Amino acid sequence: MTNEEWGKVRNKLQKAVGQNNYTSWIEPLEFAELEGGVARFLVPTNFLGNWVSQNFGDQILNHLNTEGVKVARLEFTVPEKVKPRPAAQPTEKAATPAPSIAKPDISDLPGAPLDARFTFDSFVVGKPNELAHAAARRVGEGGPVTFNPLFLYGGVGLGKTHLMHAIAHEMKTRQPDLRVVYLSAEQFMYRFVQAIREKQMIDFKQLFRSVDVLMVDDVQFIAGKDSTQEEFFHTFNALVDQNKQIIISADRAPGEIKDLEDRIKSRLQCGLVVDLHPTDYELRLGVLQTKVNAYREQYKGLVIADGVLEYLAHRISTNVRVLEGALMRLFAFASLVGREITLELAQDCLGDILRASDRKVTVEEIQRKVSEHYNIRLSDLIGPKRVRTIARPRQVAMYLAKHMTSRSLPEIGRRFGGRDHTTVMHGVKRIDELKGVDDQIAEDLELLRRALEA
Ligand SMILES: Nc1ncnc2c1ncn2[C@@H]1O[C@H](COP(=O)(O)OP(=O)(O)OP(=O)(O)O)[C@@H](O)[C@H]1O
Repeated sequence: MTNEEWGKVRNKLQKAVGQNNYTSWIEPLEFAELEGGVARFLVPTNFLGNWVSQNFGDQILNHLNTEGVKVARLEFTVPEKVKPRPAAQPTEKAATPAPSIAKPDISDLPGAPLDARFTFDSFVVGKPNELAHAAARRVGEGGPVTFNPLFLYGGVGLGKTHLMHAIAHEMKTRQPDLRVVYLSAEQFMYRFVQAIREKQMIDFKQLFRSVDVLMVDDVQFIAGKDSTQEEFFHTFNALVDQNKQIIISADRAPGEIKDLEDRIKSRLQCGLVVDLHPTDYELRLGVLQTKVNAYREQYKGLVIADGVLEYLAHRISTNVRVLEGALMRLFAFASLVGREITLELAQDCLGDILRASDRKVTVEEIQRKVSEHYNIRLSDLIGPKRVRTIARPRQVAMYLAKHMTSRSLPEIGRRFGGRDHTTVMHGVKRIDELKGVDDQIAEDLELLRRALEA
């Protein structure tokens, strides 16, 4: 295979898997050779190779063969020269010559306290967060720094902070001497401003550059804050140069954070960018079941009727924080009144949360967002045109209307230019099928859902 052929396949993959997946997984692949039907690629880490093989292997093979390149199998290897050097053992660390400036006392480290409850054990893994969880686990194991930074992003209350704390706990358990610092971007700024005010900038720099692992939560906060960004950039570079692990979280992908300098955006994209997707029903149910088990000790003897957890997982479709809050309130209430937790009790006690979850988007909002997203006219989306470039977005809008509003199919049909409910049903079914096989559609749905829920 020529590099040109591989280039073509890459372009096709970019469209098929979406930009984020492409940047994280496909772009780092370097085609090495094709021999005996085996295409070999060089990858920066085994983790990346395994992930690509499991998640994108079939697609890569299909595209190669469609391009006329006869490949039966893919192989991913880490080239000798870029193999990350093994992590220094604690004993080796002690033996390395002291840096020119002595490391500040660990008690001076500028981090925020960690929440003891946020561990990997208490994190429920499901389809929407499995990649973020796998990456976090990998980083938590310590050892060679394979991707830097690890950038976690996703909507409110989906577990970014939980995962960061879990990484910190895990690292500290494995290597108690590791200087792990977790703080929010706001605290970073506060520290920075304080250092300027008290003319302690040298101490500030020294402190942040002396950590082994730096975790900064909600980095979108520093957008638009020029000097904080500048300092963050220097800290970031200094740590990456020393091969120290950095973990960052934000509410959106690096490229989508407004008022963040381009050089910082591109730095943040250099490692592994992973996305925590909105929860699905199974994950919500899993979280509820785990929490119920955790509450058993505290609320001995409390009985939950069948179907209550399923009802909550179905009705409360916002973030995990809201879900947790609802369950906690339900338990507290039931134990106060000494009653079994039934569906009626849940409805009585959680009326406001259930109503807030009900207050979903309108069909009109969905139509507007979908036409903006696909760059087509609203009148076309609703109108009679049947060309694919309009019909597909229309089906996407119908699908979202079905899943994000409580409107019936005939009502949705009426709002789409008086269409019949069977047309809506067909559209919804088609998108349901496509989202499993077409990554672009899946990504579009994800983005739109997020934009509508924001
Ligand atoms: N997969 C999960 N399993 C168990 N608990 C979870 C999971 N996801 C989130 N939670 C819980 O939900 C709550 C909110 O999570 P967290 O604070 O990590 O969200 P976040 O993504 O950092 O949100 P924010 O954007 O508000 O900072 C926490 O109590 C956390 O333990």
